[in-house]
Amino acid sequence: MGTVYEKTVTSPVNIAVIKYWGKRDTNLILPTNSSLSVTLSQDHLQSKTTIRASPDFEKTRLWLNGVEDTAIEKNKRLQNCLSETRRLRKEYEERLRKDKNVDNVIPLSEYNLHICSENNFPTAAGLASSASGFACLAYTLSQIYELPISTTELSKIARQGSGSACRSLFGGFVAWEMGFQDDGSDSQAVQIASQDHWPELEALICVVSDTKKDTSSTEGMQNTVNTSTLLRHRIEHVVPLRMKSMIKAIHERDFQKFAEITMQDSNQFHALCLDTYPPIFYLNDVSRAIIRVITEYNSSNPERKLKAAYTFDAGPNAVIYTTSENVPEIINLIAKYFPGNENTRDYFSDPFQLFVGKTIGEQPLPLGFNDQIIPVFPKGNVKQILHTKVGDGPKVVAGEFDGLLNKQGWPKKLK
Ligand SMILES: Nc1ncnc2c1ncn2[C@@H]1O[C@H](COP(=O)(O)OP(=O)(O)OP(=O)(O)O)[C@@H](O)[C@H]1O
Ligand SMILES: C[C@@](O)(CCOP(=O)(O)OP(=O)(O)O)CC(=O)O
Repeated sequence: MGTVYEKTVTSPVNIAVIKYWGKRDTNLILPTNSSLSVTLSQDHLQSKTTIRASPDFEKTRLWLNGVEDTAIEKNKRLQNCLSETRRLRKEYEERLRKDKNVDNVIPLSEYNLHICSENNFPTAAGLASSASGFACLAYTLSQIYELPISTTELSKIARQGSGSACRSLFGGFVAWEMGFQDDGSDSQAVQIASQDHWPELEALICVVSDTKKDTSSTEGMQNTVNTSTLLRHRIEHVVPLRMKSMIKAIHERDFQKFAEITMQDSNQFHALCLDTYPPIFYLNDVSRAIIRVITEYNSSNPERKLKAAYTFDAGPNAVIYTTSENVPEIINLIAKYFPGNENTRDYFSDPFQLFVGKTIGEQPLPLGFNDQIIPVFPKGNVKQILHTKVGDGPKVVAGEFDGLLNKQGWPKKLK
């Protein structure tokens, strides 16, 4: 067998602390406001994508989580990412041939692709799979095509798969600058600080059980654009100031400011949903009870300091940002009020060994915490608590056998 043109990449999930909600161009995916997110560690949540290019493939195919997507021709977002990267590859091949006089350029831009991707977290959990998935797709394409472009340039391609995906191309703390050009040439992701910048910052994801959400982000945000009067105020007066304050808070590792803006921005995003006509509800009773627990935790501690910040995307799951020293207390609080079903390991796997020999949910509550604030919920209302940290951007997987395609270029695992 000749040379195999194949690359495998893993990519992270990101959770915004200043939310993207609204497009000014739905085709190019240009947002109505800038946003900012934290990239989460790939040790716990990641997408993995293998792409092979071969003259022997009859057509370009995509398998997602072991199932072939047989309608990729109709998937405009995917097609935009494929055609943009292919166009850049073609330009690159021509440059090599003409300017550099290289005559054995491999015409990868003409080959069909086999794309195989998996998310290591339940897609049904609503954990922003499109962000890590499209970031992974764009990054793998750039690797296989050896595109001579920067990560920020590449973010403009990932953006066309799913807006929030552009932020998953960097680790650490990432801004998506909304840009002002109609062609999207300045709507891009930039890194604000690297993943090592604030090692104490950690995240807890509370997976709240839910039937499938009825309004996707894509549809929901356009309903908001079309009907909400609050959105204009947010775009013009709120987000520009918050972006500046948030970037400063991150640079200074100022958790007070970081937490305040994070919670206020999550609240405003859900206020926008309520201001949409007809309204959209993403939070449920469990989400609201988590907000009450975190609010009590922040207001009852003797130092009167914000020790945790909740944020919610287009679903009921809570993400709680906090600093290392508070993590055990918060996990214990969540486990007390929202106990899991019988299988403890599925509920909380304790990746950092914080509760060795101790039972979560049964440790003493923090000093001053009013334990009557909410009732204890029946088991299973929080399905899982994931404890994770800030992480890095997409990574190329080196091992020849770690890819998702077999020797012949077909998925190793199918459902
Ligand atoms: N690993 C992947 N590779 C390529 N595309 C993916 C991958 N994972 C998810 N996607 C794409 O993202 C879509 C799911 O996006 P959707 O926005 O519905 O869910 P979500 O990202 O989990 O939620 P939200 O964006 O509302 O927070 C899938 O149908 C698929 O097209
Ligand atoms: C609430 C959010 O998570 C919305 C994410 O929306 P998507 O990026 O999923 O939307 P599309 O661009 O239509 O694919 C907030 C955020 O991540 O900033």
